Amino acid sequence: MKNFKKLLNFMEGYRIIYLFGMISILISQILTTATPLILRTTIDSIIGDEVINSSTIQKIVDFLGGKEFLKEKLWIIGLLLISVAISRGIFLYLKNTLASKSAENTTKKIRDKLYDHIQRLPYEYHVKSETGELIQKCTSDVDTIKRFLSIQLVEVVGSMFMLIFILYVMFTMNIKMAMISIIVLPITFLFSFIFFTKVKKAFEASDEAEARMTTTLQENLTGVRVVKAFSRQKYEVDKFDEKNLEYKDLTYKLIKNLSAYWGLSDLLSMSQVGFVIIVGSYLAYEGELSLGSFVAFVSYINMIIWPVRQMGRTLTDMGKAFVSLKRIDEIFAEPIEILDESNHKPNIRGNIEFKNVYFEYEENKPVLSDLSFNVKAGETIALIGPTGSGKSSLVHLLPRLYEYNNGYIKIDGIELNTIDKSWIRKNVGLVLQEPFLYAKNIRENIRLANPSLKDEKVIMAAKTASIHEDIKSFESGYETIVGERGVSLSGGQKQRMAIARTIINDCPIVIFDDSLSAVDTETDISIRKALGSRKNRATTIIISHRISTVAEADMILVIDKGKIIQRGTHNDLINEEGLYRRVYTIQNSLDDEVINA
Ligand SMILES: Nc1ncnc2c1ncn2[C@@H]1O[C@H](COP(=O)(O)OP(=O)(O)OP(=O)(O)O)[C@@H](O)[C@H]1O
Repeated sequence: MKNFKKLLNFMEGYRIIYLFGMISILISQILTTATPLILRTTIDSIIGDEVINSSTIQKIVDFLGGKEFLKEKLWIIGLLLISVAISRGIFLYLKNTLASKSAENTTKKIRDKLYDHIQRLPYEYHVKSETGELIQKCTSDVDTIKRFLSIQLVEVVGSMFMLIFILYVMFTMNIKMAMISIIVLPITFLFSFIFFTKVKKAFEASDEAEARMTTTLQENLTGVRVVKAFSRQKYEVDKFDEKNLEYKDLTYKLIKNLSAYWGLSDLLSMSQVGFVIIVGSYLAYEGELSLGSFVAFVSYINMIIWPVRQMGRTLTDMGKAFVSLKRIDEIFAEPIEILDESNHKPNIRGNIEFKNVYFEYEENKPVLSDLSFNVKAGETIALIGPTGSGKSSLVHLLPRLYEYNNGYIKIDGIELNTIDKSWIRKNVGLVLQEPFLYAKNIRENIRLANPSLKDEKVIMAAKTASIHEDIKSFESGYETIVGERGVSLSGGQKQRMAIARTIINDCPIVIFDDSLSAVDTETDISIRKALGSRKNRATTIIISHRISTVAEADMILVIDKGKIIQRGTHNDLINEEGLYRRVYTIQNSLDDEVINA
Protein backbone atom coordinates (compact mmCIF):
# COMPACT_ATOMS: atom_id res chain seq x y z
CA MET A 1 0.00 0.00 0.00
CA LYS A 2 2.87 2.32 0.95
CA ASN A 3 4.50 1.47 -2.36
CA PHE A 4 1.32 2.25 -4.30
CA LYS A 5 1.12 5.61 -2.54
CA LYS A 6 4.69 6.37 -3.54
CA LEU A 7 3.94 5.45 -7.13
CA LEU A 8 0.79 7.55 -7.12
CA ASN A 9 2.86 10.51 -5.92
CA PHE A 10 5.23 10.12 -8.85
CA MET A 11 2.21 9.88 -11.18
CA GLU A 12 0.98 13.32 -10.19
CA GLY A 13 -0.30 15.14 -13.27
CA TYR A 14 -0.76 11.90 -15.23
CA ARG A 15 -3.22 10.04 -13.01
CA ILE A 16 -6.31 11.07 -15.00
CA ILE A 17 -4.71 9.97 -18.28
CA TYR A 18 -3.87 6.65 -16.66
CA LEU A 19 -7.45 6.30 -15.43
CA PHE A 20 -8.74 6.85 -18.98
CA GLY A 21 -6.29 4.17 -20.14
CA MET A 22 -7.79 1.80 -17.57
CA ILE A 23 -11.35 2.68 -18.66
CA SER A 24 -10.35 1.99 -22.27
CA ILE A 25 -9.10 -1.50 -21.43
CA LEU A 26 -12.34 -2.23 -19.56
CA ILE A 27 -14.44 -1.12 -22.56
CA SER A 28 -12.29 -3.16 -24.95
CA GLN A 29 -12.73 -6.24 -22.72
CA ILE A 30 -16.52 -5.77 -22.70
CA LEU A 31 -16.44 -5.58 -26.50
CA THR A 32 -14.27 -8.74 -26.64
CA THR A 33 -16.78 -10.67 -24.59
CA ALA A 34 -19.71 -9.32 -26.64
CA THR A 35 -18.73 -11.23 -29.82
CA PRO A 36 -19.64 -14.75 -28.56
CA LEU A 37 -22.89 -13.30 -27.16
CA ILE A 38 -23.79 -11.90 -30.61
CA LEU A 39 -23.01 -15.29 -32.19
CA ARG A 40 -25.07 -17.10 -29.60
CA THR A 41 -28.10 -14.82 -30.07
CA THR A 42 -27.81 -15.10 -33.85
CA ILE A 43 -27.63 -18.92 -33.83
CA ASP A 44 -30.24 -19.51 -31.12
CA SER A 45 -32.74 -16.69 -31.46
CA ILE A 46 -32.37 -15.11 -34.92
CA ILE A 47 -31.73 -18.20 -37.05
CA GLY A 48 -33.31 -20.54 -34.45
CA ASP A 49 -36.43 -19.69 -32.54
CA GLU A 50 -35.38 -19.64 -28.93
CA VAL A 51 -36.77 -16.82 -26.82
CA ILE A 52 -34.35 -14.00 -25.98
CA ASN A 53 -34.29 -13.91 -22.18
CA SER A 54 -32.13 -10.85 -21.69
CA SER A 55 -33.97 -7.54 -21.87
CA THR A 56 -30.79 -5.70 -22.92
CA ILE A 57 -30.20 -8.06 -25.86
CA GLN A 58 -33.92 -7.84 -26.77
CA LYS A 59 -33.65 -4.04 -26.86
CA ILE A 60 -30.60 -4.20 -29.15
CA VAL A 61 -32.38 -6.67 -31.47
CA ASP A 62 -35.45 -4.40 -31.57
CA PHE A 63 -33.24 -1.40 -32.26
CA LEU A 64 -31.71 -3.21 -35.24
CA GLY A 65 -35.19 -3.97 -36.73
CA GLY A 66 -36.41 -7.03 -34.84
CA LYS A 67 -35.84 -10.79 -35.10
CA GLU A 68 -37.61 -11.40 -38.40
CA PHE A 69 -35.96 -8.43 -40.10
CA LEU A 70 -32.49 -9.56 -38.99
CA LYS A 71 -33.15 -13.14 -40.09
CA GLU A 72 -33.75 -11.82 -43.63
CA LYS A 73 -30.72 -9.52 -43.49
CA LEU A 74 -27.97 -11.49 -41.70
CA TRP A 75 -25.34 -9.15 -43.20
CA ILE A 76 -26.41 -6.56 -40.58
CA ILE A 77 -25.09 -8.94 -37.92
CA GLY A 78 -21.90 -9.31 -39.92
CA LEU A 79 -21.59 -5.51 -39.92
CA LEU A 80 -22.28 -5.46 -36.19
CA LEU A 81 -19.47 -7.94 -35.59
CA ILE A 82 -17.10 -5.85 -37.72
CA SER A 83 -18.08 -2.65 -35.85
CA VAL A 84 -17.45 -4.37 -32.51
CA ALA A 85 -14.01 -5.47 -33.76
CA ILE A 86 -13.20 -1.93 -34.97
CA SER A 87 -14.37 -0.33 -31.71
CA ARG A 88 -12.36 -2.87 -29.74
CA GLY A 89 -9.30 -1.96 -31.81
CA ILE A 90 -9.84 1.74 -31.12
CA PHE A 91 -10.13 1.19 -27.37
CA LEU A 92 -7.07 -1.04 -27.33
CA TYR A 93 -5.18 1.72 -29.16
CA LEU A 94 -6.42 4.26 -26.60
CA LYS A 95 -5.43 1.98 -23.74
CA ASN A 96 -1.92 1.54 -25.11
CA THR A 97 -1.31 5.20 -25.88
CA LEU A 98 -2.87 6.58 -22.69
CA ALA A 99 -1.20 4.06 -20.35
CA SER A 100 2.13 4.53 -22.14
CA LYS A 101 1.85 8.31 -22.11
CA SER A 102 1.25 8.26 -18.38
CA ALA A 103 3.98 5.63 -17.77
CA GLU A 104 6.56 7.39 -19.97
CA ASN A 105 5.91 10.77 -18.35
CA THR A 106 5.92 9.30 -14.84
CA THR A 107 9.21 7.51 -15.40
CA LYS A 108 10.72 10.57 -17.05
CA LYS A 109 9.80 12.47 -13.91
CA ILE A 110 11.36 9.77 -11.71
CA ARG A 111 14.57 9.85 -13.80
CA ASP A 112 14.73 13.68 -13.66
CA LYS A 113 14.12 13.70 -9.91
CA LEU A 114 16.70 10.97 -9.37
CA TYR A 115 19.29 12.77 -11.46
CA ASP A 116 18.61 16.03 -9.67
CA HIS A 117 18.79 14.34 -6.26
CA ILE A 118 22.05 12.57 -7.14
CA GLN A 119 23.59 15.90 -8.19
CA ARG A 120 22.73 17.36 -4.79
CA LEU A 121 24.09 14.48 -2.72
CA PRO A 122 27.27 15.29 -0.81
CA TYR A 123 30.76 14.52 -2.10
CA GLU A 124 31.07 11.93 0.66
CA TYR A 125 28.14 9.93 -0.78
CA HIS A 126 29.69 9.84 -4.24
CA VAL A 127 33.07 8.76 -2.89
CA LYS A 128 31.44 5.75 -1.25
CA SER A 129 28.74 4.74 -3.72
CA GLU A 130 29.24 2.46 -6.70
CA THR A 131 28.71 4.16 -10.04
CA GLY A 132 27.44 0.98 -11.69
CA GLU A 133 24.72 0.55 -9.10
CA LEU A 134 23.63 4.18 -9.38
CA ILE A 135 23.38 3.84 -13.17
CA GLN A 136 21.36 0.64 -12.80
CA LYS A 137 18.93 2.38 -10.46
CA CYS A 138 18.48 5.27 -12.88
CA THR A 139 17.99 3.03 -15.92
CA SER A 140 16.86 -0.56 -15.45
CA ASP A 141 15.01 -0.01 -12.16
CA VAL A 142 13.11 2.90 -13.68
CA ASP A 143 12.35 0.75 -16.75
CA THR A 144 10.93 -1.98 -14.51
CA ILE A 145 8.51 0.58 -13.06
CA LYS A 146 7.63 1.74 -16.57
CA ARG A 147 6.79 -1.83 -17.64
CA PHE A 148 4.70 -2.23 -14.51
CA LEU A 149 2.63 0.86 -15.29
CA SER A 150 2.38 0.62 -19.05
CA ILE A 151 1.87 -3.15 -19.40
CA GLN A 152 1.54 -5.27 -16.28
CA LEU A 153 -0.95 -3.31 -14.19
CA VAL A 154 -3.34 -2.64 -17.10
CA GLU A 155 -3.02 -6.26 -18.18
CA VAL A 156 -3.87 -7.62 -14.72
CA VAL A 157 -6.78 -5.22 -14.18
CA GLY A 158 -8.12 -5.88 -17.71
CA SER A 159 -7.80 -9.68 -17.38
CA MET A 160 -9.45 -9.70 -13.94
CA PHE A 161 -12.32 -7.64 -15.27
CA MET A 162 -12.74 -9.86 -18.32
CA LEU A 163 -12.61 -12.97 -16.15
CA ILE A 164 -15.34 -11.69 -13.83
CA PHE A 165 -17.49 -10.57 -16.77
CA ILE A 166 -17.13 -13.85 -18.66
CA LEU A 167 -17.80 -15.91 -15.52
CA TYR A 168 -20.97 -13.90 -14.95
CA VAL A 169 -22.15 -14.43 -18.55
CA MET A 170 -21.27 -18.15 -18.45
CA PHE A 171 -23.12 -18.73 -15.17
CA THR A 172 -26.21 -16.93 -16.45
CA MET A 173 -26.15 -19.07 -19.62
CA ASN A 174 -25.78 -22.52 -18.04
CA ILE A 175 -24.56 -23.22 -14.49
CA LYS A 176 -23.57 -26.83 -15.09
CA MET A 177 -21.57 -25.99 -18.20
CA ALA A 178 -20.01 -22.96 -16.48
CA MET A 179 -18.78 -25.21 -13.63
CA ILE A 180 -17.30 -27.66 -16.13
CA SER A 181 -15.62 -24.84 -18.05
CA ILE A 182 -13.75 -23.41 -15.10
CA ILE A 183 -12.82 -26.65 -13.33
CA VAL A 184 -9.14 -26.55 -14.42
CA LEU A 185 -8.72 -22.76 -14.17
CA PRO A 186 -7.66 -22.61 -10.48
CA ILE A 187 -5.13 -25.39 -11.16
CA THR A 188 -3.79 -23.52 -14.22
CA PHE A 189 -3.49 -20.31 -12.20
CA LEU A 190 -1.83 -21.97 -9.19
CA PHE A 191 0.51 -23.92 -11.44
CA SER A 192 1.54 -20.69 -13.20
CA PHE A 193 1.89 -18.70 -9.96
CA ILE A 194 3.95 -21.37 -8.17
CA PHE A 195 6.11 -21.96 -11.23
CA PHE A 196 6.92 -18.29 -11.76
CA THR A 197 7.56 -17.72 -8.06
CA LYS A 198 10.06 -20.59 -8.11
CA VAL A 199 11.63 -19.65 -11.41
CA LYS A 200 12.13 -16.04 -10.22
CA LYS A 201 15.47 -17.10 -8.72
CA ALA A 202 16.55 -18.53 -12.08
CA PHE A 203 15.57 -15.25 -13.78
CA GLU A 204 17.61 -13.34 -11.18
CA ALA A 205 20.58 -15.69 -11.55
CA SER A 206 20.54 -15.16 -15.32
CA ASP A 207 20.27 -11.35 -14.89
CA GLU A 208 23.17 -11.37 -12.42
CA ALA A 209 25.29 -13.50 -14.73
CA GLU A 210 24.58 -11.04 -17.53
CA ALA A 211 25.61 -8.15 -15.24
CA ARG A 212 28.86 -9.97 -14.37
CA MET A 213 29.56 -10.52 -18.06
CA THR A 214 28.89 -6.84 -18.83
CA THR A 215 31.10 -5.70 -15.94
CA THR A 216 33.95 -7.90 -17.21
CA LEU A 217 33.51 -6.42 -20.68
CA GLN A 218 33.33 -2.86 -19.35
CA GLU A 219 36.40 -3.36 -17.13
CA ASN A 220 38.32 -4.81 -20.04
CA LEU A 221 37.43 -1.97 -22.38
CA THR A 222 38.19 0.69 -19.80
CA GLY A 223 41.51 -0.87 -18.87
CA VAL A 224 42.46 -1.99 -22.36
CA ARG A 225 45.79 -0.11 -22.17
CA VAL A 226 46.80 -2.05 -19.06
CA VAL A 227 45.73 -5.29 -20.75
CA LYS A 228 47.94 -4.54 -23.77
CA ALA A 229 50.84 -3.26 -21.70
CA PHE A 230 50.93 -6.36 -19.53
CA SER A 231 50.11 -8.79 -22.37
CA ARG A 232 47.04 -9.99 -20.51
CA GLN A 233 44.93 -10.69 -23.61
CA LYS A 234 44.78 -14.46 -23.08
CA TYR A 235 43.87 -14.08 -19.42
CA GLU A 236 41.18 -11.52 -20.31
CA VAL A 237 39.74 -13.69 -23.11
CA ASP A 238 39.57 -16.68 -20.74
CA LYS A 239 37.94 -14.56 -18.03
CA PHE A 240 35.31 -13.29 -20.44
CA ASP A 241 34.75 -16.79 -21.81
CA GLU A 242 34.07 -18.04 -18.28
CA LYS A 243 31.48 -15.32 -17.62
CA ASN A 244 29.95 -15.77 -21.05
CA LEU A 245 29.65 -19.53 -20.49
CA GLU A 246 28.09 -19.02 -17.07
CA TYR A 247 25.52 -16.65 -18.58
CA LYS A 248 24.74 -19.05 -21.43
CA ASP A 249 24.35 -22.05 -19.06
CA LEU A 250 22.05 -20.21 -16.66
CA THR A 251 19.94 -18.77 -19.47
CA TYR A 252 19.69 -22.12 -21.21
CA LYS A 253 18.58 -23.76 -17.94
CA LEU A 254 15.96 -21.06 -17.55
CA ILE A 255 14.69 -21.53 -21.10
CA LYS A 256 14.49 -25.31 -20.57
CA ASN A 257 12.36 -24.72 -17.45
CA LEU A 258 10.17 -22.25 -19.32
CA SER A 259 9.71 -24.64 -22.26
CA ALA A 260 8.64 -27.41 -19.87
CA TYR A 261 6.23 -25.00 -18.20
CA TRP A 262 4.60 -23.77 -21.42
CA GLY A 263 4.37 -27.37 -22.69
CA LEU A 264 2.63 -28.59 -19.51
CA SER A 265 0.49 -25.49 -19.33
CA ASP A 266 -0.57 -26.04 -22.96
CA LEU A 267 -1.51 -29.60 -22.09
CA LEU A 268 -3.65 -28.41 -19.17
CA SER A 269 -5.34 -25.71 -21.27
CA MET A 270 -5.99 -27.94 -24.24
CA SER A 271 -7.43 -30.61 -21.95
CA GLN A 272 -9.75 -27.97 -20.56
CA VAL A 273 -10.85 -26.85 -24.04
CA GLY A 274 -11.23 -30.50 -25.14
CA PHE A 275 -13.27 -31.25 -22.01
CA VAL A 276 -15.58 -28.29 -22.71
CA ILE A 277 -16.07 -29.42 -26.33
CA ILE A 278 -16.83 -33.05 -25.37
CA VAL A 279 -19.19 -32.24 -22.49
CA GLY A 280 -20.73 -29.29 -24.38
CA SER A 281 -21.50 -31.32 -27.50
CA TYR A 282 -23.00 -34.09 -25.34
CA LEU A 283 -25.20 -31.60 -23.48
CA ALA A 284 -26.19 -29.96 -26.78
CA TYR A 285 -27.08 -33.38 -28.20
CA GLU A 286 -29.17 -34.12 -25.09
CA GLY A 287 -30.90 -30.74 -25.53
CA GLU A 288 -29.60 -29.33 -22.24
CA LEU A 289 -27.49 -26.69 -24.02
CA SER A 290 -28.40 -24.66 -27.08
CA LEU A 291 -26.06 -24.68 -30.07
CA GLY A 292 -25.43 -20.93 -29.71
CA SER A 293 -24.50 -21.33 -26.03
CA PHE A 294 -22.18 -24.19 -26.93
CA VAL A 295 -20.35 -21.94 -29.46
CA ALA A 296 -20.22 -19.14 -26.85
CA PHE A 297 -18.74 -21.45 -24.18
CA VAL A 298 -16.01 -22.68 -26.52
CA SER A 299 -15.12 -19.06 -27.42
CA TYR A 300 -15.14 -17.93 -23.79
CA ILE A 301 -12.96 -20.74 -22.53
CA ASN A 302 -10.39 -19.87 -25.18
CA MET A 303 -10.58 -16.23 -24.14
CA ILE A 304 -9.97 -16.73 -20.43
CA ILE A 305 -7.42 -19.50 -20.50
CA TRP A 306 -4.53 -17.34 -21.83
CA PRO A 307 -4.84 -14.49 -19.27
CA VAL A 308 -5.09 -17.04 -16.46
CA ARG A 309 -1.90 -18.76 -17.64
CA GLN A 310 -0.15 -15.41 -18.02
CA MET A 311 -1.40 -14.02 -14.70
CA GLY A 312 1.10 -15.99 -12.58
CA ARG A 313 3.96 -14.52 -14.56
CA THR A 314 2.59 -10.99 -14.52
CA LEU A 315 1.97 -11.10 -10.76
CA THR A 316 5.52 -12.28 -10.03
CA ASP A 317 6.93 -9.67 -12.43
CA MET A 318 4.89 -7.01 -10.67
CA GLY A 319 6.82 -7.87 -7.49
CA LYS A 320 9.99 -6.73 -9.26
CA ALA A 321 8.54 -3.24 -9.70
CA PHE A 322 8.20 -2.85 -5.94
CA VAL A 323 11.78 -4.01 -5.41
CA SER A 324 12.89 -1.38 -7.96
CA LEU A 325 10.79 1.26 -6.26
CA LYS A 326 12.48 0.42 -2.96
CA ARG A 327 15.94 0.61 -4.53
CA ILE A 328 15.15 4.01 -6.04
CA ASP A 329 13.75 5.16 -2.73
CA GLU A 330 17.10 4.38 -1.09
CA ILE A 331 18.59 7.22 -3.15
CA PHE A 332 15.76 9.62 -2.32
CA ALA A 333 16.22 8.77 1.38
CA GLU A 334 19.82 10.08 1.27
CA PRO A 335 19.86 13.66 2.62
CA ILE A 336 20.91 16.25 0.08
CA GLU A 337 23.62 18.77 0.69
CA ILE A 338 22.31 22.27 1.44
CA LEU A 339 24.51 24.66 -0.50
CA ASP A 340 23.00 28.00 0.50
CA GLU A 341 22.05 27.43 4.12
CA SER A 342 22.84 30.89 5.51
CA ASN A 343 23.22 33.08 2.43
CA HIS A 344 26.53 34.21 3.87
CA LYS A 345 28.66 35.25 0.89
CA PRO A 346 31.55 37.39 2.15
CA ASN A 347 34.12 38.84 -0.22
CA ILE A 348 37.05 36.43 -0.08
CA ARG A 349 40.65 37.63 -0.24
CA GLY A 350 42.39 34.39 0.66
CA ASN A 351 43.77 34.60 4.24
CA ILE A 352 43.52 31.14 5.78
CA GLU A 353 43.82 30.20 9.43
CA PHE A 354 43.72 26.64 10.78
CA LYS A 355 43.51 26.41 14.59
CA ASN A 356 43.66 23.04 16.39
CA VAL A 357 41.72 21.39 13.58
CA TYR A 358 40.65 17.75 14.03
CA PHE A 359 38.94 15.70 11.37
CA GLU A 360 37.77 12.10 11.10
CA TYR A 361 35.84 10.12 8.45
CA GLU A 362 34.88 7.42 10.93
CA GLU A 363 34.26 7.91 14.61
CA ASN A 364 37.36 7.85 16.82
CA LYS A 365 39.71 7.41 13.87
CA PRO A 366 41.14 10.91 13.44
CA VAL A 367 42.77 11.51 10.06
CA LEU A 368 43.90 15.05 10.96
CA SER A 369 44.84 16.07 14.50
CA ASP A 370 45.55 19.40 16.06
CA LEU A 371 46.49 21.25 12.89
CA SER A 372 47.35 24.94 13.26
CA PHE A 373 48.84 27.22 10.63
CA ASN A 374 48.27 30.58 8.92
CA VAL A 375 48.54 31.58 5.28
CA LYS A 376 48.36 35.20 4.16
CA ALA A 377 46.40 36.13 1.04
CA GLY A 378 48.55 35.63 -2.08
CA GLU A 379 51.06 33.35 -0.37
CA THR A 380 51.92 29.85 -1.52
CA ILE A 381 52.07 26.97 0.90
CA ALA A 382 53.07 23.45 0.08
CA LEU A 383 52.12 20.18 1.73
CA ILE A 384 54.43 17.21 1.53
CA GLY A 385 54.29 13.87 3.31
CA PRO A 386 53.91 10.11 2.87
CA THR A 387 50.84 8.69 1.10
CA GLY A 388 47.82 8.43 3.35
CA SER A 389 49.19 11.09 5.72
CA GLY A 390 46.10 13.28 5.28
CA LYS A 391 47.14 15.92 2.73
CA SER A 392 44.08 15.52 0.47
CA SER A 393 41.79 15.31 3.48
CA LEU A 394 43.21 18.63 4.71
CA VAL A 395 42.58 20.48 1.46
CA HIS A 396 39.11 18.93 1.03
CA LEU A 397 38.06 20.81 4.17
CA LEU A 398 38.55 24.20 2.47
CA PRO A 399 35.80 23.89 -0.20
CA ARG A 400 33.67 22.25 2.54
CA LEU A 401 33.54 18.84 0.86
CA TYR A 402 33.85 17.56 4.43
CA GLU A 403 33.29 19.37 7.74
CA TYR A 404 36.00 19.51 10.41
CA ASN A 405 35.10 18.01 13.77
CA ASN A 406 37.03 20.24 16.16
CA GLY A 407 38.99 23.48 16.25
CA TYR A 408 38.28 26.02 13.53
CA ILE A 409 39.21 27.18 10.06
CA LYS A 410 38.85 30.87 9.29
CA ILE A 411 38.93 32.51 5.90
CA ASP A 412 39.72 36.23 6.19
CA GLY A 413 38.78 35.92 9.85
CA ILE A 414 35.36 34.37 9.14
CA GLU A 415 34.63 30.86 10.37
CA LEU A 416 34.54 28.61 7.28
CA ASN A 417 31.45 26.62 8.24
CA THR A 418 29.33 29.79 8.33
CA ILE A 419 30.09 30.59 4.68
CA ASP A 420 27.73 29.16 2.05
CA LYS A 421 29.03 25.99 0.45
CA SER A 422 28.19 27.11 -3.07
CA TRP A 423 29.98 30.42 -2.45
CA ILE A 424 33.12 28.96 -0.93
CA ARG A 425 33.30 26.40 -3.77
CA LYS A 426 33.16 29.25 -6.28
CA ASN A 427 36.08 30.85 -4.49
CA VAL A 428 38.26 27.80 -3.89
CA GLY A 429 39.56 26.21 -7.10
CA LEU A 430 40.57 22.57 -6.70
CA VAL A 431 42.70 20.79 -9.30
CA LEU A 432 42.64 17.03 -8.81
CA GLN A 433 45.42 14.59 -9.57
CA GLU A 434 43.37 12.58 -12.06
CA PRO A 435 41.25 15.12 -13.86
CA PHE A 436 38.12 14.12 -15.68
CA LEU A 437 37.61 15.61 -19.10
CA TYR A 438 34.19 15.75 -20.71
CA ALA A 439 33.54 14.51 -24.24
CA LYS A 440 33.52 18.10 -25.51
CA ASN A 441 36.07 20.23 -27.29
CA ILE A 442 39.06 21.75 -25.50
CA ARG A 443 37.58 25.25 -25.34
CA GLU A 444 34.37 23.96 -23.74
CA ASN A 445 36.38 21.89 -21.27
CA ILE A 446 38.47 24.86 -20.16
CA ARG A 447 35.54 27.24 -19.69
CA LEU A 448 33.35 24.54 -18.16
CA ALA A 449 32.32 26.55 -15.09
CA ASN A 450 31.43 29.62 -17.14
CA PRO A 451 30.68 28.95 -20.83
CA SER A 452 30.34 32.69 -21.54
CA LEU A 453 34.04 33.39 -20.95
CA LYS A 454 35.80 34.98 -23.93
CA ASP A 455 38.30 33.11 -26.10
CA GLU A 456 41.13 35.43 -24.99
CA LYS A 457 40.59 34.32 -21.39
CA VAL A 458 40.63 30.66 -22.44
CA ILE A 459 43.93 31.20 -24.27
CA MET A 460 45.40 33.08 -21.34
CA ALA A 461 44.51 30.29 -18.93
CA ALA A 462 45.92 27.73 -21.36
CA LYS A 463 49.17 29.73 -21.62
CA THR A 464 49.49 29.98 -17.83
CA ALA A 465 48.96 26.21 -17.60
CA SER A 466 51.60 25.66 -20.34
CA ILE A 467 49.14 23.79 -22.55
CA HIS A 468 48.55 26.45 -25.24
CA GLU A 469 51.42 25.25 -27.48
CA ASP A 470 50.21 21.64 -27.27
CA ILE A 471 46.66 22.70 -28.20
CA LYS A 472 47.94 24.71 -31.15
CA SER A 473 49.77 21.64 -32.44
CA PHE A 474 46.50 19.67 -32.66
CA GLU A 475 44.90 19.73 -36.11
CA SER A 476 41.65 21.27 -34.81
CA GLY A 477 43.29 23.40 -32.09
CA TYR A 478 40.82 24.53 -29.43
CA GLU A 479 38.03 22.71 -31.34
CA THR A 480 39.67 19.33 -30.74
CA ILE A 481 37.28 16.94 -29.04
CA VAL A 482 38.75 15.30 -25.95
CA GLY A 483 37.36 12.89 -23.39
CA GLU A 484 36.07 9.40 -24.20
CA ARG A 485 35.20 9.95 -27.82
CA GLY A 486 38.03 12.38 -28.59
CA VAL A 487 41.77 12.39 -29.02
CA SER A 488 43.93 10.85 -26.37
CA LEU A 489 45.80 13.34 -24.26
CA SER A 490 48.85 12.39 -22.24
CA GLY A 491 48.57 12.34 -18.43
CA GLY A 492 50.50 15.60 -18.23
CA GLN A 493 48.35 17.28 -20.90
CA LYS A 494 45.21 16.27 -19.02
CA GLN A 495 46.61 17.71 -15.80
CA ARG A 496 47.47 20.98 -17.51
CA MET A 497 43.98 21.15 -19.03
CA ALA A 498 42.57 20.74 -15.54
CA ILE A 499 44.84 23.51 -14.26
CA ALA A 500 43.69 25.85 -17.04
CA ARG A 501 40.07 24.95 -16.26
CA THR A 502 40.54 25.95 -12.62
CA ILE A 503 42.67 29.08 -12.94
CA ILE A 504 40.39 30.60 -15.59
CA ASN A 505 37.86 31.23 -12.81
CA ASP A 506 40.27 33.58 -10.97
CA CYS A 507 39.53 32.05 -7.58
CA PRO A 508 41.24 33.77 -4.63
CA ILE A 509 42.30 30.35 -3.30
CA VAL A 510 43.67 27.63 -5.59
CA ILE A 511 44.62 24.10 -4.56
CA PHE A 512 46.78 21.76 -6.61
CA ASP A 513 46.23 18.27 -5.19
CA ASP A 514 49.23 16.46 -6.61
CA SER A 515 48.12 17.85 -9.94
CA LEU A 516 51.58 18.51 -11.29
CA SER A 517 52.73 14.91 -10.80
CA ALA A 518 52.48 13.98 -14.50
CA VAL A 519 54.19 17.08 -15.91
CA ASP A 520 57.95 17.23 -16.33
CA THR A 521 60.03 19.38 -13.99
CA GLU A 522 60.59 22.15 -16.55
CA THR A 523 56.90 22.55 -17.35
CA ASP A 524 56.17 22.38 -13.62
CA ILE A 525 58.54 25.34 -13.07
CA SER A 526 57.08 27.37 -15.93
CA ILE A 527 53.50 26.79 -14.68
CA ARG A 528 54.42 27.91 -11.19
CA LYS A 529 56.26 30.93 -12.57
CA ALA A 530 53.26 31.91 -14.69
CA LEU A 531 50.95 31.47 -11.70
CA GLY A 532 53.22 33.58 -9.50
CA SER A 533 53.43 36.44 -11.99
CA ARG A 534 49.63 36.82 -12.40
CA LYS A 535 48.19 40.00 -11.05
CA ASN A 536 45.85 39.42 -8.08
CA ARG A 537 47.90 36.40 -7.09
CA ALA A 538 45.77 33.71 -5.51
CA THR A 539 46.56 32.02 -2.24
CA THR A 540 48.00 28.76 -3.51
CA ILE A 541 48.20 25.38 -1.81
CA ILE A 542 50.36 22.82 -3.54
CA ILE A 543 50.43 19.15 -2.61
CA SER A 544 53.33 17.28 -4.10
CA HIS A 545 55.74 14.43 -3.52
CA ARG A 546 58.42 16.31 -5.50
CA ILE A 547 60.77 18.58 -3.55
CA SER A 548 61.41 20.76 -6.62
CA THR A 549 57.66 21.54 -6.81
CA VAL A 550 57.36 22.62 -3.19
CA ALA A 551 60.78 24.23 -2.74
CA GLU A 552 59.76 27.77 -3.66
CA ALA A 553 56.67 27.92 -1.47
CA ASP A 554 56.52 30.64 1.20
CA MET A 555 55.91 27.89 3.73
CA ILE A 556 56.17 24.11 3.56
CA LEU A 557 54.20 21.87 5.93
CA VAL A 558 55.47 18.32 6.34
CA ILE A 559 52.53 16.12 7.25
CA ASP A 560 52.74 12.66 8.75
CA LYS A 561 49.89 10.60 10.21
CA GLY A 562 47.59 13.62 10.16
CA LYS A 563 49.96 15.92 12.07
CA ILE A 564 52.30 18.71 11.05
CA ILE A 565 55.73 17.34 11.94
CA GLN A 566 57.85 20.08 10.36
CA ARG A 567 57.23 23.54 8.97
CA GLY A 568 59.31 26.27 7.36
CA THR A 569 60.86 27.34 4.07
CA HIS A 570 62.89 24.97 1.91
CA ASN A 571 66.13 26.40 3.33
CA ASP A 572 64.91 26.01 6.92
CA LEU A 573 63.89 22.43 6.33
CA ILE A 574 66.99 21.17 4.55
CA ASN A 575 69.02 22.53 7.40
CA GLU A 576 67.20 20.56 10.06
CA GLU A 577 67.12 16.85 10.79
CA GLY A 578 63.86 15.24 9.63
CA LEU A 579 61.70 13.69 6.94
CA TYR A 580 62.00 16.66 4.56
CA ARG A 581 65.80 16.49 4.46
CA ARG A 582 65.73 12.69 3.98
CA VAL A 583 63.33 13.01 1.00
CA TYR A 584 65.43 15.89 -0.38
CA THR A 585 68.62 13.82 -0.16
CA ILE A 586 67.03 10.80 -1.86
CA GLN A 587 65.50 12.88 -4.68
CA ASN A 588 68.76 14.82 -5.16
CA SER A 589 70.85 11.69 -5.45
CA LEU A 590 68.32 10.26 -7.97
CA ASP A 591 68.58 13.45 -10.03
CA ASP A 592 72.40 13.21 -9.94
CA GLU A 593 72.20 9.61 -11.15
CA VAL A 594 69.97 10.66 -14.04
CA ILE A 595 72.31 13.52 -14.96
CA ASN A 596 75.41 11.27 -14.77
CA ALA A 597 73.82 8.38 -16.66
N1 LIG B 1 36.34 9.04 2.01
C1 LIG B 1 37.11 8.45 2.93
N2 LIG B 1 36.53 7.70 3.89
C2 LIG B 1 37.29 7.10 4.85
N3 LIG B 1 38.63 7.20 4.91
C3 LIG B 1 39.26 7.93 3.98
C4 LIG B 1 38.53 8.59 2.94
N4 LIG B 1 39.43 9.26 2.17
C5 LIG B 1 40.65 9.01 2.69
N5 LIG B 1 40.55 8.23 3.78
C6 LIG B 1 41.66 7.79 4.65
O1 LIG B 1 42.22 8.93 5.25
C7 LIG B 1 43.64 8.84 5.33
C8 LIG B 1 44.28 10.05 4.67
O2 LIG B 1 44.01 10.01 3.28
P1 LIG B 1 44.41 11.19 2.29
O3 LIG B 1 43.84 10.84 0.95
O4 LIG B 1 44.02 12.46 2.91
O5 LIG B 1 46.00 11.04 2.27
P2 LIG B 1 47.06 11.75 1.32
O6 LIG B 1 48.15 12.20 2.20
O7 LIG B 1 46.40 12.76 0.45
O8 LIG B 1 47.54 10.51 0.43
P3 LIG B 1 48.16 10.52 -1.07
O9 LIG B 1 49.46 11.23 -1.02
O10 LIG B 1 48.33 9.06 -1.37
O11 LIG B 1 47.15 11.19 -1.95
C9 LIG B 1 44.01 7.51 4.67
O12 LIG B 1 44.21 6.56 5.69
C10 LIG B 1 42.80 7.15 3.84
O13 LIG B 1 42.66 5.77 3.79
